[in-house]
Amino acid sequence: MEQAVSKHRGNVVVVLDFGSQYTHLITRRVRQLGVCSVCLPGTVPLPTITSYAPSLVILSGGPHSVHEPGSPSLPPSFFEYTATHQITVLGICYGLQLIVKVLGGHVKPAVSQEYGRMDVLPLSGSRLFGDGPLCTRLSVWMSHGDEAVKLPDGFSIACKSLQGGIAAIENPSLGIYGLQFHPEVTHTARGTEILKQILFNVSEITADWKLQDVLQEQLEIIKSTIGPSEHAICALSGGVDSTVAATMVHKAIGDRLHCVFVDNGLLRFKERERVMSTFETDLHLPVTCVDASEKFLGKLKGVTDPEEKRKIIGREFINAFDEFSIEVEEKYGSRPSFLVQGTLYPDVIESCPPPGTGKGHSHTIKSHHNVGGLPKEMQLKLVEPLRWLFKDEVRKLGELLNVPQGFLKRHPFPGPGLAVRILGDVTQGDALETVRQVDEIFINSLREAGLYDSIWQAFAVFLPVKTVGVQGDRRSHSNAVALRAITSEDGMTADWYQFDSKFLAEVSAKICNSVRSVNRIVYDITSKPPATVEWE
Ligand SMILES: Nc1ncnc2c1ncn2[C@@H]1O[C@H](COP(=O)(O)OP(=O)(O)OP(=O)(O)O)[C@@H](O)[C@H]1O
Ligand SMILES: O=c1[nH]c(=O)c2[nH+]cn([C@@H]3O[C@H](COP(=O)(O)O)[C@@H](O)[C@H]3O)c2[nH]1
Ligand SMILES: NC(=O)CC[C@H](N)C(=O)O
Ligand SMILES: [Mg+2]
Repeated sequence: MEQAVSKHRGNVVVVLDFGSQYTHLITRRVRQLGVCSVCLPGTVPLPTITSYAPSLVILSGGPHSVHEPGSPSLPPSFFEYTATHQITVLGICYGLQLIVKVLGGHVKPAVSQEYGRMDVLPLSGSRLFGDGPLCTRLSVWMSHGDEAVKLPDGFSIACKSLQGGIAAIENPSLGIYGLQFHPEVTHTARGTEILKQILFNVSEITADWKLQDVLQEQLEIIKSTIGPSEHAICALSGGVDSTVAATMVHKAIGDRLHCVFVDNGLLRFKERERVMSTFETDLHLPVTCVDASEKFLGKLKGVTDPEEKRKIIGREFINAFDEFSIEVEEKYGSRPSFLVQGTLYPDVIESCPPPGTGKGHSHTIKSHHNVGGLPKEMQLKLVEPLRWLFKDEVRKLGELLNVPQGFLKRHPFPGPGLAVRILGDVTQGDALETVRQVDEIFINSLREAGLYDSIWQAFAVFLPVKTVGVQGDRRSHSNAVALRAITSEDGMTADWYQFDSKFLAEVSAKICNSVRSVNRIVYDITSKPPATVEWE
C-alpha cells in the first residue's frame, strides 16, 4: 500500500481508526473529493504513519472515553512529528477529546449526552471555518457523552453549540484542529464543505487522486509482488469482486494466473452451471471448477454456531485452494505461492482486525470467510488488490477494465453462501433444496417486475421453525421462510426495500404454491444497524 500511495506524496490523508462506526466514511468522503486516503488502526506505531508521508492525519471517533484507563491513545512523539513536518491534525469526536487530553487539557463526562442533530455556531475569524459561507448556523450530527471542559494552552474555541458547549477547537500555529461533531455523515449539512475547507484551505492539499490511478498502481504492485516466473491462483466466485480482481491480476501476469471456482455445496439454484458458462462466454479467463461439496457439507453437519460455521468454511476453502495448487504444480511444474481474492474493505472492517498491523478498536461483527475465517497456518500468500475499496468503487473499476455489465450488476452473494442463510445446521432435512427453490422464485420475480437493479441484494432465509398451515383443506406443518431485500451503498449500512404489497402478495403465493415444504413467508423489515444483511 505504501508503494501505491507514494505517488501522492504531499497530498495524502491518513485516517487513524479509534473504532468509530463512521471511520470508513471519512476515508470515502476524502477519496470522493479526489484525495488519496488510507485508513490505519489507531494503534499503529509512528513509523507506520510516517511511511505514508501524510499532509493531514485525521483521528476518528470511537466508543471509548479518553479518561478510562487503557483507552486507545496516540503513539509517543506523535505531535512532535506532526509539528516538525507541518502536518495538519484533525480530531473528530473521540479524536478531538484525545488531542485535548494528550496536550494537557481536560475531558470529562458531560452532564447531558448529545446524540443526533444539533445546531452549532462557528465563531467568526476561525481558521477552521473561515469567514465565508461556513461561518453561519450549521446543523450537524453529534454522538458523544464526554466533553472537553478545559482546552490545552494555545487552543481556542472555533465553534459552539447553541447551549454553549465546545463544538470545535483549533490551534492554527500548531496546525491542530478538532470537531466534536461528525462532518463525514450525510446528516451533517455542509459536512462535505467542512471537509473541503480542511483539505484544501487549511491543509493546502491538491486533489490528485482518481480511481483510474488505483488500477495502474495495483497493476504495478501485483507485478512486483508476484515474481516474473511465479504462478498465482485466483478464487473466482462469479461475483463482482473476484471477477474484477481476477481481470486485474490477469492483466498483470497473464496465463500464470489460474482461476478456481469452488462448488462448496452451498450455492444457489443451478449456480455452478450458470457461473461456469458465463465465465466461458463473457470473461475469457481460464477457470477450473472444483467440486468440494461433500467435504464442506460433511464438516458442517450438526454445526449450529454461526461463527463456527464461518471458520469451518474459511478452512475448507483454503483446503480446496491448496489441492488446486498441487494440480497446477503437476501441470505447469511450479507450485503457485499466491492466492488472489476479491476481498473488499467492508469484509476487513467487519471481520476485524482492521487493515494494517495489530488489533484495532472495533468489534468483530462476523468473520467473513475470506478474512477472519482464514486458518492461521495457511501457506499461500494473499494478493488482494481491492482490499482498500468499497463495492461502488469496485464496480467503477470493473467498468474501466471492461468487465461485462452482467457481472458488475450482480447482487453480492457471500462466500459461505446458503450456510449463512439456513439458520442452524445447514444439513437439516431439505433446507438447502427449499431455500434454493424459494430464492430462485423470489429473484426471478424481481427480474420480471424490473426491480432487480434497484435493489442492492435480495435473498431467502430458511428458518428452522415449522408452522401450522391449511393447504387444500388439509392441515400442514411445514417451514417458514424469510425474504430479505435491501438498498445500500456499500453493505456497511442498509435499509430494507419497501415493495408494494401487491408484489409481496404475488411472490408469497407463488412460493407457497410451488415449494411443498413451505407454508409461511415473512418479510424482513430491519435495517442495518441494528441487524446485519445476512442472518448469520
Ligand atoms: N465459490 C467460490 N469459489 C472460489 N472463490 C470464492 C467463492 N466464493 C467466494 N470466493 C472468494 O471469496 C471472496 C469474497 O467473496 P465475496 O462474496 O465477498 O466476493 P465476490 O463473490 O467476488 O463478489 P460479490 O460480493 O459480488 O459476491 C471472493 O472475492 C472470492 O475470492
Ligand atoms: O464473501 C463474503 N463472505 C462472508 O463471509 C460474508 N458475510 C457477509 N457477506 C456479505 O457482506 C455484505 C454485508 O453483510 P453483513 O451485513 O451480513 O455482514 C453482504 O453483501 C453479505 O452478503 C459476506 N461475503
Ligand atoms: N463518537 C465518539 O467518538 C464518542 C467519543 C466518546 N466515547 C464520547 O462518548 O464522548
Ligand atoms: Mg460472492
